[in-house]
Amino acid sequence: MSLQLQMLGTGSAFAKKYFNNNALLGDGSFTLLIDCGITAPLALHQLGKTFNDLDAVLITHIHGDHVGGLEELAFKMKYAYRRKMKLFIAEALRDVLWEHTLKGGLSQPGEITCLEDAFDVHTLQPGVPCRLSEQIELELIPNRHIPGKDSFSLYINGRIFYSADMTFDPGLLDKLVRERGCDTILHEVQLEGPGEVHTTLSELLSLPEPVQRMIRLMHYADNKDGFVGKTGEMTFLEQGHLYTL
Ligand SMILES: O=c1ccn([C@@H]2O[C@@H]3COP(=O)(O)O[C@H]3[C@H]2O)c(=O)[nH]1
Ligand SMILES: [Zn+2]
Ligand SMILES: [Zn+2]
Repeated sequence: MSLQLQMLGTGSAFAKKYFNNNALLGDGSFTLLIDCGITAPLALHQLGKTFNDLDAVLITHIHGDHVGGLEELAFKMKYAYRRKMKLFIAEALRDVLWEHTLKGGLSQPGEITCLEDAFDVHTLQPGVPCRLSEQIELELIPNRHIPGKDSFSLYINGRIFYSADMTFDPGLLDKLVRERGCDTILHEVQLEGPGEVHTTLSELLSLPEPVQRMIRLMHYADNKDGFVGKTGEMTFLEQGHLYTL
């Protein structure tokens, strides 16, 4: 069964040419939004969609380009569409998301006093595959992004790896390809500079060519066009384009 992917945005956190790196993943009858950053509401609008077209949202980690649009999502769902959005999130992130990201704007005495008042919350445990829909099964994989902050990549239907934000982990990629049947890798890339909290292009270029051929690059800076043709066997995901995975 194939899935449909449409990147709301393919940009790095502070990109201005691209929206935040947030993704629509669909199986024909269910649409998941992977991360909901500051620009997600506008990006969705420009695709002619609304939050009401979504069935669920999943959060990979707590950075503004991945959660900054959740307040608008929650208020729109509550006051415009009169329903709660299903929220998939790692158990380790749920309290952080409410207490340190959403509570200030969303809380209203008597109306919204906890995350569950704003979302239909489904917590996930890393390493435990969870069936999100008829055709989408997804597993959280803890990754290394910011020291001391929880962050997760996704492994979807036993074949698609979605990095979210992470530093280079060649051992993980090798294991997924060799032992778990991974054939598609959607991977963030920092095009230049040392990889302190992200994966650099030069690090990804060190991977074997057969693995590179599985990689589509995302979460990139505004100067991406200058790197077209310089990414080995890897290619860039384009914002707004429709892909079948
Ligand atoms: O130790 C740090 C922490 C953060 N940052 C920047 O803040 C951004 C937050 O979103 P992001 O994770 O997409 O990218 C991060 C980087 O651009 C950094 O350069 N070094
Ligand atoms: Zn990011
Ligand atoms: Zn991040």
